[in-house]
Amino acid sequence: MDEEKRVAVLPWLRHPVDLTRGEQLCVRMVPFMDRRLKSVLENMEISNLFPVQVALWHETVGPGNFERDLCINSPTGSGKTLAYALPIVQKLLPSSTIKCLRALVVVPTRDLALQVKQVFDALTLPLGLRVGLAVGQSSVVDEISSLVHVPGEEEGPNPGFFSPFWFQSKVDILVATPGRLVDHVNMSRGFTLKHLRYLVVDEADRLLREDYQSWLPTVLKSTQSNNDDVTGDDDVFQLGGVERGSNPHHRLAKVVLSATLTRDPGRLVLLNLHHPLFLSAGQMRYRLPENLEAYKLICERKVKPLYLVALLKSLGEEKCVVFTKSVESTHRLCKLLNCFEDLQIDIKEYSGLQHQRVRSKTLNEFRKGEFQVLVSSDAMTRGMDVEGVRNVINYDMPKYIKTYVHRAGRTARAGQTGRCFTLMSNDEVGRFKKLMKKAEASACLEHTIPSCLIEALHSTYQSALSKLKEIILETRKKPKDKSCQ
Ligand SMILES: Nc1ncnc2c1ncn2[C@@H]1O[C@H](COP(=O)(O)OP(=O)(O)OP(=O)(O)O)[C@@H](O)[C@H]1O
Repeated sequence: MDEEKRVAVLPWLRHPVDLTRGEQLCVRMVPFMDRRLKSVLENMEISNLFPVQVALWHETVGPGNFERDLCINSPTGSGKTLAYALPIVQKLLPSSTIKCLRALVVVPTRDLALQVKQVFDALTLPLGLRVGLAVGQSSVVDEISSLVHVPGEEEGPNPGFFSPFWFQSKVDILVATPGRLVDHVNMSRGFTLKHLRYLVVDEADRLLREDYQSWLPTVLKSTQSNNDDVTGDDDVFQLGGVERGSNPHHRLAKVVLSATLTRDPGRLVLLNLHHPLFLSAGQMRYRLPENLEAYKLICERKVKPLYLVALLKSLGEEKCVVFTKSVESTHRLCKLLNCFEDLQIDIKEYSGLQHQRVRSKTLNEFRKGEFQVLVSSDAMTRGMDVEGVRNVINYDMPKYIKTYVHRAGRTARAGQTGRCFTLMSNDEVGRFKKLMKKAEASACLEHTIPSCLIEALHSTYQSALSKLKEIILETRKKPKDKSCQ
């Protein structure tokens, strides 16, 4: 059922703290912030905290002191990652020498996990805290040895002897995707969430929508022993000297975020939130970035590729993400664009159809500016932060406003300007108008392309189509590439 049609609203969602009234705050003025953290931020060239970061700081380190669980609905690119990373790092700073896993961040995709880890690394490396990654990039065994001291490694001069470090955590903070997290909870000896004090659920609506091996009940169950069992067998190697904060029965504090946070009581209740506080930018669930310019580009279906090519040409060297409706369309469109002979633009594909290694490589190259246009399907782009993306193009109009918000949000991030073009046929205009009404700040202008430019592209289009046909026939003759399963 469409979530927006539901009428029941949880009482605490009715009175949000309005983030749009908040101001930026100079880092030097942030109350209670450890001076080492201030200096790390200075080195990262961050001189002001964004409103969502100020508000979260207030509720976590400031007077709020993590006493309530927090749900945040704040636009794409508004700085949610740093908003939760800063208070966690500050709270974990007065750390003992013996490590244990005290903060867990769950995100839906590997590339996003890598991105979030990089933010934590930048903050924590100079401060002596360690951040781990559990995303299934390597085998469970290899991954666990990067997270926990396991017997067999670092044996020293007396191999076979008991080491006090066995099964001790190597990391203070873990960034994980849900499936691999559950693997570790269920299978990896020494991996424990018993000392967890902070749980962040980023891109929460996506993580709550899909079951991912029942990751949420598994995590909550594994952390419950935090409250009622501090002397269980598993703790035998970890208790001595481990800092659990002033209160050994510390409550697990939760921070739940999205640019399109679900209001569905059935889903939110799964989080078992403690006296939740809702922080939201504006009244509506969907809000577009302040400096986004939205355009519709009306054209007939059969000449859509021509309009896309003309548009890409007019955008010149600017970095651009093109969204299609499916992994198959992404693949086909990318191939077709690469068949246009005089289109001097480097274009690559990014979709769930590809192997993770290929996808991560493509993303890195895009980040470095090695090519300009990324053709993508939806699933993988949640939260993706690539500097310099000036344009988003919806080659296929999204079905839901939520999809539009996340796609458009790959540009106009951190207060920068950006444009989102949506290609549509005449019969889609009404539906698009309805869709956009669901979002705040969603004014949309029409963008036109002179018909002479389209006509001039017709013959190159025909040869591109023939070339594509040949490629398809060739690929059918070859055995299937197993790396793309
Ligand atoms: N205080 C700040 N000053 C300058 N830049 C910042 C600040 N906070 C965050 N940024 C930058 O803003 C960009 C967007 O931040 P982030 O990825 O956390 O956004 P987000 O709200 O999580 O977006 P999404 O909903 O798309 O995941 C990043 O490039 C980040 O480095």
